[in-house]
Amino acid sequence: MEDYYKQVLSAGERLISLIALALDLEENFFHDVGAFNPPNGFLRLLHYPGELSSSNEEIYGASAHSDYGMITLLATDGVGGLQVCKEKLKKPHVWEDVQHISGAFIVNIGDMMERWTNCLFRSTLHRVMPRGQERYSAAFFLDPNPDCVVECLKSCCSESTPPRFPPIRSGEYLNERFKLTYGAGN
Ligand SMILES: O=C(O)CCC(=O)C(=O)O
Ligand SMILES: [Fe+2]
Repeated sequence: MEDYYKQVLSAGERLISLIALALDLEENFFHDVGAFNPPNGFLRLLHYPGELSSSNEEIYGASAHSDYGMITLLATDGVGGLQVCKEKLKKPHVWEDVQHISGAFIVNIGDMMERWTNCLFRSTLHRVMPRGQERYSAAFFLDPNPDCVVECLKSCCSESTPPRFPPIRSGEYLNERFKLTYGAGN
């Protein structure tokens, strides 16, 4: 597991460098603003039981949400159930199954990347629907270091598109989100 953590962290950091280049920034931009100083990765191992509830209610394996950080690298055992909504502002939500590609990660954009890019990169709204089959997944959340300030990138705002979010320290943002989700700070 320790090895997996190191490798997925390294893949995540490389992906973030590519995202920086795609945003017309220096390859090391996110390193230079302290996002990885030191890195703040969290690996969550998930098991969804196979039994379906006998009630008629729609029961979720994971209800609709977006992840909080920069990006999430998700590995699954290939059992379906993960769905994404590509236009989260449009209601009702339209959900699409995510196809499993053997040996590939599923990468979700997180909410702090959305804040950094002023919504140019939208965080991925996703959920897991039960399929009556046992399912395992490993989600690696790559969050900015708690001291890193997440503020609108210069390349993502202009006079006509001003910053939509004020600057915030990553740790403060994460605490707010955890409080809202679990009712307590960490
Ligand atoms: O198990 C999955 O495929 C997704 C898990 C997830 O979205 C999460 O833990 O945030
Ligand atoms: Fe998630």
